[in-house]
Order: sequence, then C-alpha cells, then structure tokens
Amino acid sequence: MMEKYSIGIDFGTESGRVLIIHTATGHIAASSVIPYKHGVITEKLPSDENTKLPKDFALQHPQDYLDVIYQGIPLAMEKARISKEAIVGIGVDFTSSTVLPVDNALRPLCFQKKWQNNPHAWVKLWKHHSPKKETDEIMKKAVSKKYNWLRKYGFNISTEWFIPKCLETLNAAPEVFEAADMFLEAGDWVVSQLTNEVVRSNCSLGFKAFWNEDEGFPKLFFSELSDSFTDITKTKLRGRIGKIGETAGYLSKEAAEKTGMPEKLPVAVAIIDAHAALLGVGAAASNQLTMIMGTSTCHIMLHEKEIEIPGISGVVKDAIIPGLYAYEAGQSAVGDLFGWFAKQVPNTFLSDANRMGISVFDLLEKRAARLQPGESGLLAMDWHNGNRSVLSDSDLSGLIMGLTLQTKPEEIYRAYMEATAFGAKIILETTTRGDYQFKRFLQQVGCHKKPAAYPNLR
Ligand SMILES: Nc1ncnc2c1ncn2[C@@H]1O[C@H](COP(=O)(O)OP(=O)(O)O)[C@@H](O)[C@H]1O
Ligand SMILES: O=C(CO)[C@@H](O)[C@@H](O)COP(=O)(O)O
Repeated sequence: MMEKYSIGIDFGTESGRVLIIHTATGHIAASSVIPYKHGVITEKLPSDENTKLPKDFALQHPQDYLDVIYQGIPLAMEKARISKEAIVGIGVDFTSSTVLPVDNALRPLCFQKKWQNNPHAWVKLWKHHSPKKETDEIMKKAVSKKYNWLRKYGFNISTEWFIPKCLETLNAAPEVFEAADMFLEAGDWVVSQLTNEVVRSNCSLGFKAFWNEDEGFPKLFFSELSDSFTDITKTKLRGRIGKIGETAGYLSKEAAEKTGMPEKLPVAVAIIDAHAALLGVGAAASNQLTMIMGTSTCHIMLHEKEIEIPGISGVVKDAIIPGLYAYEAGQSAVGDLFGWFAKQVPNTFLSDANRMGISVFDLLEKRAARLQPGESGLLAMDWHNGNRSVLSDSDLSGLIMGLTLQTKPEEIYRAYMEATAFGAKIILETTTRGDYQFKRFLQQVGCHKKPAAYPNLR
C-alpha cells in the first residue's frame, strides 16, 4: 500500500514554510522555507519609493504568500522524492489577525494600479498596531453597552484584531473600504487561492473578529459602530464559516498546475499559526499549556469548560480540537525582541560569531548563560511591541533600567531573556488564578524545529 503524506503550509511573520508530513507517524519527510521577499513593510510601499508609512504600520505583500505556495510546494516535493499521488491533502496555518481587502475576483486591492499607492489597500499584518483610536472606540462602546461577548476576550480588545483593522480602513481610507468587495484573513485568502472558495475559519473569526458559534457576529454592535458596518456581515464579511479539521474545498485546476499537485486535492479550513502548533507537539488534550515561540509567543491551552479569565486574548470553542475550548494569551515581542537586539551589538560580536562559526544569537546566548539570574543588576520589560497579555495595550513600550558604562551586550540580552520569562510568568499566574489549572507544560520553539516526540494522530 502506498504511504500517505500531507502538505502543511505555515505562514509566519517573516517567512512561509512548506512541510511534507507522513500522515501515520507525523515524520517530516521534507520541508522548504521561503522568506517573504518584501518582509514586514514598515517604511515605504513597494509600489512607491516616496511613501512614508505612519508609525505602527506593519504591512505585507500578498505576492509573497503566493510565492510560498508556488515555489515552496514544488521545492519541498522535490526534496521529499515522493509521488504527488501520495499526497492526501493540504492544510494552511497563518499569523492572525492578518487582514486584506480584495475585489470581487478575490484579487488583493494592492495588486491594482488604482490602489497600489494606498497603504490601506495592502495586507495589514497582525502586528500592524495603528488602529488605536478604533480599538478604544470599540472597547468604550462594548463596555458601555455591557456586551456579553467581551467576556470571551478577557474584557479587552486588541489593535491586532480584525475589526479594528477594518474600521481603521473605513476611517482613514473610505474609498478603499468602499472598493473592497470583502475583507479576508490572509489564511482564508490563501485557501481561496488554492480552491476558489471563500471559507472563513472559525478559529480566526472566534479569536479576532468577535464571532462565536452560538451568537454569530455581534450585528447590533457592528451597526452601532458605523452605518457602513450595519450590513457588513452580509457584504464585506460574508462567506461560509468552516470549522478546523473540515475540508474548505478542493485544489483548483489553476492552483494544481502552478503547484504541480493533483487537481481536486482536499484543502483544509485555515487555522491560526500558533494554534496549529498544539497538534504538532502533541498537546491536543485539555489541561495542557503550550508556549509557541517565534516572532511572538502564544500561550495556548485547551479545556472542557468555558471560564472567564481576565487578560487572556480569547476563548473559542472548537478552534483547535472539536469539543474543547481553546484559550489564548500572548507576548507580542519575543523572537522579534532578540532579533532586534542582535542587530544592535558591536562589530566585535559579529567577527567573534563569524570566527566561531555560530550566529550572533548563539554567541549572545553562550555569554548570557554564564551569568547568574539578576547578576548584572539590570531590570527590563519586554513590551517593545506593546503588551498583549495581560494588559492588552499596544501603546506600552519596553524598558531597561540599571545601565552603567560597564554594561555588556550579553547582560542586556540576559535581562531581556529574564523579562520574557517574567512576562510568561505573569500570564501563567493570571491564567491559573481562577478555575483554570493546567497539568502539563510544553514549549514549541520555531515551527521549523522538530518537536521532541510525535503523537500518533491516527
Ligand atoms: N537563536 C535565536 N534566539 C532567539 N530568537 C531567535 C533565534 N533565531 C531566530 N530568532 C527569532 O525568531 C523569529 C522567527 O521565528 P520563527 O518561528 O522562525 O518564525 P515566525 O514567527 O515568523 O513563524 C525572528 O523574530 C527571529 O529574530
Ligand atoms: O497572534 C497570533 C496568534 O493568535 C500569532 O499569529 C502572532 O502572534 C504571530 O505569530 P508568529 O510568532 O509570527 O508566528
């Protein structure tokens, strides 16, 4: 009997990865990583050298996602040396809430000459923290009307979510809002490019768009936000809602030709990137907490019951494992913070790392490991990209105290590591203060690394 494999595509902040996975064992037969050519766009638009993007803008180019599919799948398949008939399906995970406006042919507006110089026509990445005014307005209105759904979001709303991003487009670029046939999560858009179907994932809708299975979208609340939002669930937010684990559609003829895969291959409903990692590390049962560490860290837990936990990012039923509630909390700058710091070190660090044949990260880590906790006297806060949990405030910024003329880069690095650990500690303590307890703690560092043990998912 022919061995079966599936294709998993992980769209992170900086790159996309394609994995060819043996379905029976979870073994990764091959993988390819395609860095996004345009990366995170924070200063100027690719279409216009003269643009100066406002502070807190973090955009992306949707062509980079298509490159991951059309270059990454053939590359990984070539490495795996298996026949395409051995592939049984494709699953996509994506950072969230990463939002783009599309026209009625599902083409991103930024692909069109007419809109390419308008920043709001581009993909707003999860860490596009600019809709602060809109987030405050949404929060104030939801609190004043005592909307119950707010309880599912730890009594807070984040600039990182879907609705603040759409509302920002309405306020700042009404012409783009008007021209958008739909606003889509990037994961759902990628699935639409593979299948020609628009299927919105219950995972991202639940965590990022105020939707829940019992009540749907808060339509009355949307109409109170703006007249333009009154019918938005029938217009720009329309589309079938699919659950995690369901088939969204089948590989279209065009996508089959471009990827070299057989037509009509099943494609799953998209899932948020961090949430997919739970399955990878084998934390699919309740009462387990997994920290998924990459550009950011997401702390994800599963439980049989719905419990109100202040400071979490959200709780959504069936978002990862059918029948269980998924809880999410997070730290917005983790790999990003270390990456930023690794770029600030003196040249001697680069030459030392080069000489030793290791990365600057590894060198900083080696030197920091020689220090005792707190030894340098430095005290840091890891809020360089705002604070997601438990304060949900993207206006907050990072901090380092206790610097002297003797302070060494590895001491600062160590202080940021300690700050990151304490940020996680606060989340764990807040989460377990009430009824929620967890029995097992797992870490997944970078989705491209192999977890310690694979569960047998059959
Ligand atoms: N050795 C390291 N130590 C700390 N951070 C690292 C290290 N290597 C990479 N990073 C950071 O990890 C992040 C990338 O994480 P990864 O999981 O690969 O991607 P993504 O978050 O896009 O899914 C970047 O922000 C990078 O700066
Ligand atoms: O917010 C979520 C999940 O809800 C993540 O997609 C976001 O933190 C980005 O994750 P990465 O660290 O880039 O993989």
